[in-house]
Amino acid sequence: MSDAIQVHPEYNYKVVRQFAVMTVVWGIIGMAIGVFIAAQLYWPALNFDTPWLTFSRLRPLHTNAVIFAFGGCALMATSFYVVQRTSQVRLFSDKLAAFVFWGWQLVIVMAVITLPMGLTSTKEYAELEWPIDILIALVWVAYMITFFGTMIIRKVSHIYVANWFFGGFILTVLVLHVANSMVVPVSLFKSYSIYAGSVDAMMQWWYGHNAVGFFLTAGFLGMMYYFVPKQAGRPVYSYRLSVVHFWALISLYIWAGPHHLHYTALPDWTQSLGMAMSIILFVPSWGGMINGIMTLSGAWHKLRTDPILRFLVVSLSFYGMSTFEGPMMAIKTVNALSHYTDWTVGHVHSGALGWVAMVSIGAIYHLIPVLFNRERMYSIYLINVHFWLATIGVVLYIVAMWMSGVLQGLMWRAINADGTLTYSFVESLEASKPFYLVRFIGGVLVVTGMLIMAYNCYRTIKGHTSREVLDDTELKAA
Ligand code: HEM
Ligand code: HEM
Ligand SMILES: [Cu+2]
Repeated sequence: MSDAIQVHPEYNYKVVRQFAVMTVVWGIIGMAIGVFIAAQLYWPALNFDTPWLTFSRLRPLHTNAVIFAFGGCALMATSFYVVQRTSQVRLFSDKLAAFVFWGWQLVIVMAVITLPMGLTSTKEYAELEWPIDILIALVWVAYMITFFGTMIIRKVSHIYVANWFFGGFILTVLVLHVANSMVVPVSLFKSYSIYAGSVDAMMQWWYGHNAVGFFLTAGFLGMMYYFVPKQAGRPVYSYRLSVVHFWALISLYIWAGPHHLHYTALPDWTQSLGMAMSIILFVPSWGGMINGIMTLSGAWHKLRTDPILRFLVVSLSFYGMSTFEGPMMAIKTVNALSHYTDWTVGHVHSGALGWVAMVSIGAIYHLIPVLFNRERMYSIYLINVHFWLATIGVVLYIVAMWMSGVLQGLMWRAINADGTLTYSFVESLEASKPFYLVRFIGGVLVVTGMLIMAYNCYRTIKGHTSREVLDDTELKAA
């Protein structure tokens, strides 16, 4: 049954609505920038000889916009929603929640301005300069107080597992952000890291890897543990497994960072430790993925008619795929081939587009009608169209990058009998070119799907309902 007919006047849905709408807006902007830089790799002239349109400046804008603006808004919308619903109380403070929303939008706008200007700390996924970093820390503390404050005043004694994941993500991201952003400022937008040499590299990838583990994984697992059971109308397959999953995941992720620094100046034992921890990480990752997918036991037939559930289940399949691929790439001998190649970019997007974006899209389609008190989304048919555009787009993207990546790795290491290199670097670039076109096409499909989503959300919010004919199961799913 749709949640829309129940009324919960005691909850703060305003901030959830704001974040949900901005998820769609930033999703379109961030992914459109992704398509643009993908086009630049195929048609380099698209930088128009303008510094702020160069690939090097727009690429961090893409990563910041998709991870922190799109992903961040999705996480904040769903965590504020889930913590209220499962605690049966209104958010701890409406004012703090509003500060989190406006503060976070300000951070994003500052990123949109400073990154194209070339102002960067150069730390990957932490490019923003120190004044913005301070603002991020303030907003994050407010987020933490609002979230945990709500948990503390909860009216049910049990803490639902989704909140454990959201809580773990919020707490860890604060620690990561503060530790990694320690710098000595020399002017308003220029600073130097307080860490030096390989310690600096280790700090950056301790941060970078755990940004993946906690921002792009633990938080979205919280989303998964609420919205998959809700949409499937079934309890979590194994609640016990979900708790084991939580503790195993957070205690392993934190050690795996060195797999980003194989064959570098980092001490060898650190690299081996990172590799070992990454391989073990496969176990809790798949435990969680299986737990999510098995939640559909007895509800598999719903996949035929419910495209929202399809988004959620396909996202879990991509989660499973990327967490199989990751441990494999963490093995030093495999990494010797994959590192520096498009294989990494393919892995990134099977996690980021296949898992993170798909689970967020599913959750937002579930949320919009509830938040705006509508019976269902304007058009279920359009959700279905979006589903196929997104799925085909992601598959084109990652398959192209796998082929390009392995080809690059093999061409770079090929040597002739006399020990000279078989191929020049430019030859490997030429070999990659067709795959960049395929990736671009995949990206266009994904963004088209997002535009359809925006239209569907707009019509839903306006209170319109399409005249498409739905059968019983479809109506129930909606
Ligand atoms: C239409 C969808 C998208 C397109 C076309 C796209 C395209 C691109 C391109 C062309 C790059 C640069 C690759 C390179 O440096 O060679 C990139 C990097 C990246 N993108 Fe996307 N992207 C999309 C969606 C997303 C989403 C939704 C996320 C995250 C939630 C994401 C996260 C990243 C990350 C983390 C990198 C850096 C990868 C690395 O350093 O290995 N992208 N993307
Ligand atoms: C068990 C889980 C995972 C493991 C062990 C793992 C491991 C790895 C490894 C070995 C690399 C390549 C490092 C290199 O050669 O530079 C990598 C890159 C990356 N992975 Fe994963 N991965 C996992 C899951 C994920 C997921 C689910 C996502 C996204 C949601 C993700 C996002 C990324 C990103 C963004 C990078 C690129 C970092 C960069 O160089 O910019 N990973 N991962
Ligand atoms: Cu990593």
